[in-house]
Amino acid sequence: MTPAPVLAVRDLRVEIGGQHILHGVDLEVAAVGTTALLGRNGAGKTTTVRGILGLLPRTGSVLLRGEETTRLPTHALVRRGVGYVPEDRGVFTTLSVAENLRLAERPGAGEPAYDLVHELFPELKRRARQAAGTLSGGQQQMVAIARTLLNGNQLIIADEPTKGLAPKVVTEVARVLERAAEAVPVLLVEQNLAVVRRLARHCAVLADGRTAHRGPAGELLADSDACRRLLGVGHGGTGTPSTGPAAHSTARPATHSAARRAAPTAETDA
Ligand SMILES: Nc1ncnc2c1ncn2[C@@H]1O[C@H](COP(=O)(O)OP(=O)(O)OP(=O)(O)O)[C@@H](O)[C@H]1O
Repeated sequence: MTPAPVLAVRDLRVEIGGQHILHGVDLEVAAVGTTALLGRNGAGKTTTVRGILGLLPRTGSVLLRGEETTRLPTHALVRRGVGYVPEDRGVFTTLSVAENLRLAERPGAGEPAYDLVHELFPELKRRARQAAGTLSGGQQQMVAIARTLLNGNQLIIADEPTKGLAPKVVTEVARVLERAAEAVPVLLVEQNLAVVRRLARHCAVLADGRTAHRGPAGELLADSDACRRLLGVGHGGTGTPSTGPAAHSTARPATHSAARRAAPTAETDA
């Protein structure tokens, strides 16, 4: 029997500045392994993550292991075991690796799981005293993911962890995520379809602020028509979804849009 999903999102809606950004997002995060959240640029992936975390006002239902969380503030959701790896990693560059991890320890979450972290990422133990800012992009991502593993979380949400990374580092980060997902289920927002192919069993695809498709990731990536229609790429191999109409048709602060359009995409194998 398939275990119940760790997270079930129903009819999630978000409005920002009077503008409807999400119009009904439905998705489930499997209790085991990685579930990918896909969609063209501007489809609403980051807004969905921020809505789930309660960082934006939202309506609908977000069940964490069956418990409704939409009335909880973000800190309460975090205490219930949701770890977040933000798009920019949020690593403190002037602090050492060990200090970054120590800052992530959560009172009341039990003994921090350094054994797990060091088993999964022995490199972080070796580099404990190194300033995080001197680590490679992949190693910094390791720190960001390790922080979410310290506190016995039930779910990790990672927002575009391979964005802007060199191909070799993308492979390294994919390996890191693969290992993390052995311990904790992961909701992965990802544009690099080679990474999705390697890591995700299930996926949900957003288009224009709502769920356009849900199902096994492998099936979607094997269907070039569906990939073209839903993600704007001609095949499900190593492409990166194109900018969809939503990114052009909705207003957003110029700097935000420009930064996103300028962001490098990683069309590399994982
Ligand atoms: N603060 C904001 N104010 C106004 N519009 C916003 C804001 N944040 C996001 N949007 C709009 O909401 C839509 C969804 O944005 P979101 O960042 O969630 O998409 P995304 O799928 O994560 O895109 P990307 O792949 O480029 O990161 C876009 O059209 C965007 O312009």
